[in-house]
Amino acid sequence: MTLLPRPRPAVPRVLAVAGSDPSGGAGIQADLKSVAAAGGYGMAALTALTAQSTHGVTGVHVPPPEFLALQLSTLTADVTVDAVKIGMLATADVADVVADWLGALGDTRPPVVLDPVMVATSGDRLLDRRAEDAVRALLTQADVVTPNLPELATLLGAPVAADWATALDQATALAARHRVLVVAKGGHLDGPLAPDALVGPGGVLVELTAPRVVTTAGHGTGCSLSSGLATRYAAGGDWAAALAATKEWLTAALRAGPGLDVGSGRGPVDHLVHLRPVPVPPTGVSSEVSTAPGR
Ligand SMILES: Nc1ncnc2c1ncn2[C@@H]1O[C@H](COP(=O)(O)OP(=O)(O)OP(=O)(O)O)[C@@H](O)[C@H]1O
Ligand SMILES: Cc1ncc(COP(=O)(O)O)c(N)n1
Repeated sequence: MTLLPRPRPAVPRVLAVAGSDPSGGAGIQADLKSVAAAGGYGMAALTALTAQSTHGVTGVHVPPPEFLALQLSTLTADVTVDAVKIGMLATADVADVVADWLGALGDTRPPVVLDPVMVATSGDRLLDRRAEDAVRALLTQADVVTPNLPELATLLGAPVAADWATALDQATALAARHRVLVVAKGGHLDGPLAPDALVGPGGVLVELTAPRVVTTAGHGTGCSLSSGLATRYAAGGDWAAALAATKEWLTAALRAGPGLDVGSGRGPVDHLVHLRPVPVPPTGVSSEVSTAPGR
Protein backbone atom coordinates (compact mmCIF):
# COMPACT_ATOMS: atom_id res chain seq x y z
CA MET A 1 0.00 0.00 0.00
CA THR A 2 1.27 3.49 -0.81
CA LEU A 3 1.03 5.65 2.29
CA LEU A 4 -0.08 9.25 2.22
CA PRO A 5 2.79 11.78 2.46
CA ARG A 6 3.27 13.03 6.01
CA PRO A 7 4.71 16.28 7.39
CA ARG A 8 8.08 16.00 9.16
CA PRO A 9 7.44 16.97 12.78
CA ALA A 10 10.18 18.72 14.77
CA VAL A 11 9.44 16.37 17.66
CA PRO A 12 8.09 13.08 16.31
CA ARG A 13 5.31 11.46 18.31
CA VAL A 14 6.28 7.81 18.41
CA LEU A 15 4.10 5.00 19.70
CA ALA A 16 5.62 1.77 21.03
CA VAL A 17 3.23 -1.19 20.99
CA ALA A 18 5.22 -3.56 23.15
CA GLY A 19 5.60 -5.43 26.43
CA SER A 20 6.77 -4.13 29.81
CA ASP A 21 10.18 -4.99 31.26
CA PRO A 22 10.24 -3.77 34.89
CA SER A 23 14.05 -3.82 34.87
CA GLY A 24 13.93 -0.99 32.33
CA GLY A 25 16.41 -2.53 29.89
CA ALA A 26 14.04 -3.82 27.21
CA GLY A 27 10.40 -3.50 26.19
CA ILE A 28 8.47 -0.25 26.44
CA GLN A 29 10.78 1.11 29.13
CA ALA A 30 13.69 0.87 26.68
CA ASP A 31 11.54 2.18 23.85
CA LEU A 32 10.53 5.33 25.72
CA LYS A 33 14.14 6.11 26.63
CA SER A 34 15.30 5.34 23.11
CA VAL A 35 12.65 7.60 21.56
CA ALA A 36 13.61 10.39 23.98
CA ALA A 37 17.31 9.94 23.20
CA ALA A 38 16.48 10.35 19.50
CA GLY A 39 14.61 13.59 20.18
CA GLY A 40 11.07 12.20 19.98
CA TYR A 41 8.02 12.17 22.21
CA GLY A 42 7.40 8.58 23.33
CA MET A 43 4.05 6.90 23.93
CA ALA A 44 3.31 3.29 24.81
CA ALA A 45 0.42 0.84 24.44
CA LEU A 46 1.13 -2.30 26.45
CA THR A 47 0.68 -5.70 24.88
CA ALA A 48 1.92 -7.74 27.84
CA LEU A 49 3.55 -7.47 31.25
CA THR A 50 6.62 -9.50 32.08
CA ALA A 51 8.15 -10.19 35.47
CA GLN A 52 11.78 -9.69 34.49
CA SER A 53 15.20 -8.78 35.83
CA THR A 54 18.65 -8.68 34.30
CA HIS A 55 18.69 -12.48 34.87
CA GLY A 56 15.64 -13.29 32.78
CA VAL A 57 11.86 -13.54 32.65
CA THR A 58 9.96 -15.30 35.45
CA GLY A 59 6.43 -14.66 34.19
CA VAL A 60 4.30 -13.16 31.43
CA HIS A 61 0.81 -11.73 31.87
CA VAL A 62 -1.21 -10.86 28.79
CA PRO A 63 -4.16 -8.54 29.46
CA PRO A 64 -7.30 -9.18 27.38
CA PRO A 65 -6.50 -8.28 23.74
CA GLU A 66 -9.62 -6.11 23.64
CA PHE A 67 -7.94 -3.88 26.19
CA LEU A 68 -5.03 -3.33 23.79
CA ALA A 69 -7.58 -2.46 21.09
CA LEU A 70 -9.07 0.11 23.48
CA GLN A 71 -5.64 1.60 24.26
CA LEU A 72 -4.92 1.98 20.55
CA SER A 73 -8.28 3.40 19.51
CA THR A 74 -8.47 5.80 22.45
CA LEU A 75 -5.00 7.15 21.81
CA THR A 76 -5.24 7.51 18.06
CA ALA A 77 -8.66 9.18 18.24
CA ASP A 78 -6.80 12.08 19.87
CA VAL A 79 -3.07 12.04 19.10
CA THR A 80 -1.32 12.08 15.73
CA VAL A 81 1.21 9.27 15.67
CA ASP A 82 4.24 9.95 13.45
CA ALA A 83 5.74 6.46 13.70
CA VAL A 84 4.98 3.13 15.33
CA LYS A 85 7.36 0.59 16.74
CA ILE A 86 5.92 -2.87 17.40
CA GLY A 87 7.72 -5.17 19.83
CA MET A 88 6.60 -8.13 21.96
CA LEU A 89 3.22 -9.41 20.78
CA ALA A 90 2.94 -12.45 23.07
CA THR A 91 -0.01 -14.21 21.38
CA ALA A 92 -1.73 -14.50 18.01
CA ASP A 93 -4.78 -12.68 19.39
CA VAL A 94 -2.64 -9.70 20.38
CA ALA A 95 -0.93 -9.67 16.96
CA ASP A 96 -4.36 -9.79 15.30
CA VAL A 97 -5.51 -6.74 17.29
CA VAL A 98 -2.47 -4.81 16.06
CA ALA A 99 -3.07 -5.97 12.47
CA ASP A 100 -6.73 -4.91 12.65
CA TRP A 101 -5.79 -1.51 14.07
CA LEU A 102 -3.22 -0.88 11.33
CA GLY A 103 -5.60 -2.18 8.69
CA ALA A 104 -8.31 0.24 9.82
CA LEU A 105 -5.90 3.17 9.44
CA GLY A 106 -5.49 2.31 5.74
CA ASP A 107 -3.25 4.69 3.79
CA THR A 108 -3.15 7.11 6.73
CA ARG A 109 -1.20 4.64 8.87
CA PRO A 110 2.13 5.96 10.12
CA PRO A 111 5.46 4.32 9.22
CA VAL A 112 5.81 1.04 11.10
CA VAL A 113 8.98 -0.65 12.40
CA LEU A 114 8.27 -4.24 13.44
CA ASP A 115 10.72 -5.86 15.86
CA PRO A 116 9.52 -9.48 15.71
CA VAL A 117 10.42 -10.32 19.31
CA MET A 118 10.19 -14.08 19.84
CA VAL A 119 12.67 -15.21 22.50
CA ALA A 120 14.47 -13.02 25.08
CA THR A 121 18.24 -13.25 25.09
CA SER A 122 17.86 -15.04 28.42
CA GLY A 123 16.19 -17.85 26.42
CA ASP A 124 12.66 -17.18 27.73
CA ARG A 125 9.86 -17.22 25.14
CA LEU A 126 8.07 -13.90 24.61
CA LEU A 127 5.89 -15.10 21.73
CA ASP A 128 3.61 -18.09 21.74
CA ARG A 129 4.87 -20.55 19.09
CA ARG A 130 1.38 -20.59 17.55
CA ALA A 131 1.65 -16.81 17.07
CA GLU A 132 4.53 -16.97 14.58
CA ASP A 133 2.15 -17.02 11.60
CA ALA A 134 0.32 -13.96 12.96
CA VAL A 135 3.62 -12.06 13.23
CA ARG A 136 4.56 -13.16 9.69
CA ALA A 137 1.20 -11.82 8.50
CA LEU A 138 2.00 -8.44 10.08
CA LEU A 139 5.05 -8.09 7.80
CA THR A 140 2.80 -6.82 5.01
CA GLN A 141 1.76 -3.90 7.25
CA ALA A 142 5.29 -2.95 8.29
CA ASP A 143 7.73 -0.69 6.46
CA VAL A 144 10.79 -2.17 8.14
CA VAL A 145 11.30 -5.38 10.11
CA THR A 146 14.28 -5.78 12.46
CA PRO A 147 14.75 -9.50 13.22
CA ASN A 148 17.78 -10.90 15.00
CA LEU A 149 19.28 -13.96 13.31
CA PRO A 150 17.06 -16.61 14.96
CA GLU A 151 13.97 -14.47 14.27
CA LEU A 152 15.04 -13.96 10.65
CA ALA A 153 15.38 -17.73 10.24
CA THR A 154 11.96 -18.37 11.82
CA LEU A 155 10.21 -15.79 9.66
CA LEU A 156 11.79 -17.30 6.54
CA GLY A 157 11.50 -20.96 7.59
CA ALA A 158 15.26 -21.53 7.23
CA PRO A 159 18.14 -22.63 9.49
CA VAL A 160 19.71 -19.86 11.61
CA ALA A 161 22.46 -18.10 9.64
CA ALA A 162 25.92 -18.90 10.97
CA ASP A 163 27.69 -16.16 9.01
CA TRP A 164 26.98 -12.62 7.80
CA ALA A 165 26.76 -13.48 4.08
CA THR A 166 24.01 -16.03 4.78
CA ALA A 167 22.20 -13.51 7.00
CA LEU A 168 22.21 -10.98 4.14
CA ASP A 169 20.88 -13.59 1.70
CA GLN A 170 18.10 -14.50 4.12
CA ALA A 171 17.24 -10.84 4.70
CA THR A 172 17.03 -10.29 0.92
CA ALA A 173 14.75 -13.31 0.54
CA LEU A 174 12.47 -12.08 3.36
CA ALA A 175 12.37 -8.57 1.87
CA ALA A 176 11.46 -9.95 -1.55
CA ARG A 177 8.82 -12.33 -0.21
CA HIS A 178 6.96 -9.72 1.86
CA ARG A 179 7.89 -6.46 0.06
CA VAL A 180 9.33 -5.02 3.25
CA LEU A 181 12.69 -3.51 4.17
CA VAL A 182 14.71 -5.74 6.50
CA VAL A 183 17.37 -4.68 8.98
CA ALA A 184 19.72 -7.64 9.24
CA LYS A 185 21.52 -7.55 12.63
CA GLY A 186 24.79 -9.24 13.34
CA GLY A 187 24.67 -8.94 17.12
CA HIS A 188 24.38 -12.73 17.50
CA LEU A 189 27.49 -13.53 15.43
CA ASP A 190 30.98 -13.96 16.87
CA GLY A 191 33.99 -11.92 15.86
CA PRO A 192 35.42 -8.45 16.35
CA LEU A 193 32.67 -6.64 14.42
CA ALA A 194 28.93 -6.09 14.89
CA PRO A 195 27.53 -5.53 11.36
CA ASP A 196 23.99 -4.42 10.50
CA ALA A 197 22.45 -3.80 7.09
CA LEU A 198 19.34 -2.29 5.57
CA VAL A 199 18.21 -4.77 2.95
CA GLY A 200 15.55 -4.55 0.24
CA PRO A 201 14.21 -7.12 -2.23
CA GLY A 202 17.19 -6.44 -4.52
CA GLY A 203 19.84 -6.81 -1.81
CA VAL A 204 21.83 -4.63 0.56
CA LEU A 205 21.07 -0.88 0.53
CA VAL A 206 23.51 0.16 3.21
CA GLU A 207 25.81 -1.81 5.50
CA LEU A 208 26.99 -0.48 8.85
CA THR A 209 29.80 -1.94 10.86
CA ALA A 210 30.71 -1.22 14.48
CA PRO A 211 33.52 -2.66 16.53
CA ARG A 212 31.87 -5.32 18.74
CA VAL A 213 31.52 -4.04 22.30
CA VAL A 214 32.66 -6.66 24.78
CA THR A 215 30.12 -6.29 27.58
CA THR A 216 27.58 -8.12 29.69
CA ALA A 217 25.30 -5.06 29.47
CA GLY A 218 23.52 -5.73 26.16
CA HIS A 219 19.96 -6.28 27.35
CA GLY A 220 17.39 -4.59 25.14
CA THR A 221 19.60 -3.61 22.21
CA GLY A 222 17.00 -4.89 19.72
CA CYS A 223 14.15 -2.90 21.32
CA SER A 224 16.30 0.21 21.50
CA LEU A 225 17.44 -0.06 17.88
CA SER A 226 13.92 -0.41 16.48
CA SER A 227 12.39 2.47 18.44
CA GLY A 228 15.36 4.76 17.72
CA LEU A 229 15.02 3.88 14.03
CA ALA A 230 11.28 4.67 13.99
CA THR A 231 11.89 8.03 15.69
CA ARG A 232 14.74 9.16 13.42
CA TYR A 233 12.80 8.09 10.32
CA ALA A 234 9.76 10.11 11.45
CA ALA A 235 12.02 13.15 11.79
CA GLY A 236 14.09 12.74 8.64
CA GLY A 237 12.22 10.50 6.21
CA ASP A 238 15.29 8.42 5.25
CA TRP A 239 15.61 4.82 6.49
CA ALA A 240 19.32 4.45 5.71
CA ALA A 241 20.25 7.71 7.45
CA ALA A 242 18.00 6.85 10.39
CA LEU A 243 19.65 3.44 10.77
CA ALA A 244 23.16 4.89 10.58
CA ALA A 245 22.44 7.49 13.27
CA THR A 246 20.72 4.91 15.46
CA LYS A 247 23.65 2.49 15.18
CA GLU A 248 26.08 5.25 16.13
CA TRP A 249 24.00 6.13 19.21
CA LEU A 250 23.42 2.49 20.21
CA THR A 251 27.12 1.66 20.03
CA ALA A 252 27.87 4.53 22.43
CA ALA A 253 24.97 3.44 24.67
CA LEU A 254 26.27 -0.14 24.73
CA ARG A 255 29.74 1.00 25.73
CA ALA A 256 28.35 3.11 28.55
CA GLY A 257 25.92 0.46 29.88
CA PRO A 258 28.14 -0.94 32.67
CA GLY A 259 28.39 2.56 34.16
CA LEU A 260 24.70 2.34 35.16
CA ASP A 261 25.39 -0.62 37.47
CA VAL A 262 21.88 -2.08 37.11
CA GLY A 263 21.53 -5.70 38.31
CA SER A 264 24.01 -8.54 38.44
CA GLY A 265 22.94 -10.27 35.21
CA ARG A 266 22.77 -8.91 31.66
CA GLY A 267 22.45 -5.18 32.33
CA PRO A 268 20.89 -2.45 30.16
CA VAL A 269 22.56 -0.10 27.73
CA ASP A 270 22.75 3.55 28.79
CA HIS A 271 20.15 5.10 26.48
CA LEU A 272 20.90 8.59 27.77
CA VAL A 273 24.68 8.33 27.43
CA HIS A 274 24.78 11.72 25.74
CA LEU A 275 23.43 13.40 28.90
CA ARG A 276 26.30 12.14 31.07
CA PRO A 277 29.07 14.52 32.08
CA VAL A 278 31.72 12.31 30.46
CA PRO A 279 32.29 13.08 26.73
CA VAL A 280 31.22 10.25 24.40
CA PRO A 281 34.30 8.92 22.55
CA PRO A 282 34.11 8.16 18.80
CA THR A 283 32.31 4.83 18.25
CA GLY A 284 34.15 3.65 15.12
CA VAL A 285 30.91 2.89 13.22
CA SER A 286 31.50 2.85 9.46
CA SER A 287 28.93 2.67 6.68
CA GLU A 288 28.99 1.46 3.12
CA VAL A 289 26.20 2.38 0.71
CA SER A 290 25.46 -0.24 -1.91
CA THR A 291 24.93 0.64 -5.56
CA ALA A 292 22.59 -2.33 -5.99
CA PRO A 293 18.93 -1.42 -6.53
CA GLY A 294 17.60 -2.73 -3.21
CA ARG A 295 13.99 -1.72 -3.50
N1 LIG B 1 28.34 -6.62 21.39
C1 LIG B 1 27.85 -5.72 20.55
N2 LIG B 1 28.61 -4.71 20.12
C2 LIG B 1 28.13 -3.78 19.27
N3 LIG B 1 26.88 -3.81 18.79
C3 LIG B 1 26.06 -4.81 19.18
C4 LIG B 1 26.50 -5.81 20.08
N4 LIG B 1 25.46 -6.67 20.31
C5 LIG B 1 24.42 -6.21 19.60
N5 LIG B 1 24.77 -5.10 18.90
C6 LIG B 1 23.91 -4.29 18.06
O1 LIG B 1 22.68 -4.14 18.74
C7 LIG B 1 21.59 -4.22 17.82
C8 LIG B 1 20.69 -5.39 18.18
O2 LIG B 1 21.33 -6.54 17.70
P1 LIG B 1 21.01 -8.04 18.10
O3 LIG B 1 21.44 -8.89 16.97
O4 LIG B 1 21.62 -8.31 19.45
O5 LIG B 1 19.43 -8.00 18.18
P2 LIG B 1 18.45 -8.61 19.22
O6 LIG B 1 18.81 -10.02 19.54
O7 LIG B 1 17.10 -8.37 18.66
O8 LIG B 1 18.66 -7.71 20.48
P3 LIG B 1 18.29 -8.15 21.95
O9 LIG B 1 19.50 -8.82 22.48
O10 LIG B 1 17.95 -6.91 22.65
O11 LIG B 1 17.09 -9.07 21.81
C9 LIG B 1 22.24 -4.31 16.46
O12 LIG B 1 22.45 -3.01 15.96
C10 LIG B 1 23.58 -4.97 16.75
O13 LIG B 1 24.53 -4.76 15.77
C1 LIG C 1 9.15 -6.88 27.34
C2 LIG C 1 10.33 -7.35 26.57
N1 LIG C 1 10.40 -7.09 25.25
C3 LIG C 1 11.49 -7.49 24.54
C4 LIG C 1 12.52 -8.18 25.13
C5 LIG C 1 13.70 -8.66 24.31
O1 LIG C 1 14.92 -8.10 24.72
P1 LIG C 1 16.20 -9.02 25.06
O2 LIG C 1 16.36 -9.98 23.91
O3 LIG C 1 17.32 -8.08 25.18
O4 LIG C 1 15.89 -9.79 26.32
C6 LIG C 1 12.41 -8.43 26.53
N2 LIG C 1 13.38 -9.08 27.19
N3 LIG C 1 11.32 -8.00 27.22
